[in-house]
Amino acid sequence: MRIAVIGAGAVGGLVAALAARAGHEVLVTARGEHAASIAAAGLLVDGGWGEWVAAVELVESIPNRPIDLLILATKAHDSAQAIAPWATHDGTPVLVLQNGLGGEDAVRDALPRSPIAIGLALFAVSLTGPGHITVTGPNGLTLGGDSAAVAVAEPLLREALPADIVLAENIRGAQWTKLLINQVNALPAITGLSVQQTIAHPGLRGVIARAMVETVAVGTAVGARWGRIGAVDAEAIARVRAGGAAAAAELAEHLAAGMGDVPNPASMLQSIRRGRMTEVDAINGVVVDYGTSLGVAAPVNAALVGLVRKAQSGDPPLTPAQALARIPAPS
Ligand SMILES: NC(=O)C1=CN([C@@H]2O[C@H](COP(=O)(O)OP(=O)(O)OC[C@H]3O[C@@H](n4cnc5c(N)ncnc54)[C@H](OP(=O)(O)O)[C@@H]3O)[C@@H](O)[C@H]2O)C=CC1
Ligand SMILES: CC(C)(CO)C(=O)C(=O)O
Repeated sequence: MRIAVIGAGAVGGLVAALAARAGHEVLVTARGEHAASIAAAGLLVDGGWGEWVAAVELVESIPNRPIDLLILATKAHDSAQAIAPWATHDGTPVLVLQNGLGGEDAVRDALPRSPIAIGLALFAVSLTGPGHITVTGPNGLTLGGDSAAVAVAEPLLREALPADIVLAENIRGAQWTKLLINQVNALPAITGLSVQQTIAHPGLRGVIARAMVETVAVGTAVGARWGRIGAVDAEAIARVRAGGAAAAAELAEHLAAGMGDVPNPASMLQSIRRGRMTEVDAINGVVVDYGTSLGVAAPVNAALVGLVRKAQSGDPPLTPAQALARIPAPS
């Protein structure tokens, strides 16, 4: 199979390297020092799924060759710019590997004839340095979307990823559940701590729990049909609806346990460390925006958006006490 990975950072680079290890022809796009390193020495992967160097082809201009699958793995806000040059491949199946709710919209605009699959990764992976990717949490992936794209992406993912691939009939509902899980992302970006450290801290865990309760309230008001991601299913969501922050705190502890012992910065702290824009608007901001339009308050998510934006603009990490002082207390 010939695959092109658009935005071969942590997630895209890992999937590119796994596909190359499985014997596929892999083309990638990347930028700056990372792109130069891939061109010179390929992709070095280490961590939970073993260590290997994958030879992939760095593309400078969009190839004329037919491609079996395009994989979009940029951050959500980079999608439109990254996918636009691939319009000549309209009709080719696309797999979008992103958090947030609307990653597929940019693909539908640029490649209207392409079927689109969506992959929601529960694995955790870091771009440790240029050309260097480390798997810190070797977990699975949930896949759904247009059947013609799933039919191409599923066999590749099952062959290449040493983890569970779960098919979701209702991928939009699964995206909402992933949005709930991604409530763990903002505090590491604000404090510089790992996901496991923030969830181990009682005060910070309480903030994550209240951000989760808001997400469940907003998602429920929107009519989200929560899909299963890992151990988080509709029953877990119902427990959060019934039990509030205490039930959400238990869920957060369960998620931290599933991430294992290797500190997971999550994708948002990685963006801060590399001086990049974060996805806070596509994650916490979406909860605030839907909440505002439906009259559901989301003050914790709003505060997290403000604090991540400050971190993004260069403010130093906050201590847990400083962060807690800036986030509305439970009423
Ligand atoms: N990392 C993780 O553990 C997980 C991440 N995710 C999700 O996966 C998605 C990707 O995240 P992640 O891999 O961490 O992010 P990264 O920033 O590591 O990777 C994205 C890559 O795309 C590159 N890029 C952006 N725009 C372009 C462009 N126009 N042309 C070429 N390359 C481009 C970026 O370059 P540059 O650095 O120069 O901006 C970067 O190398 C996100 O939605 C994230 O939330 C989901 C689960 C786990
Ligand atoms: C599941 C998790 C938290 C894995 O790190 C993730 O989705 C992310 O980092 O964005």
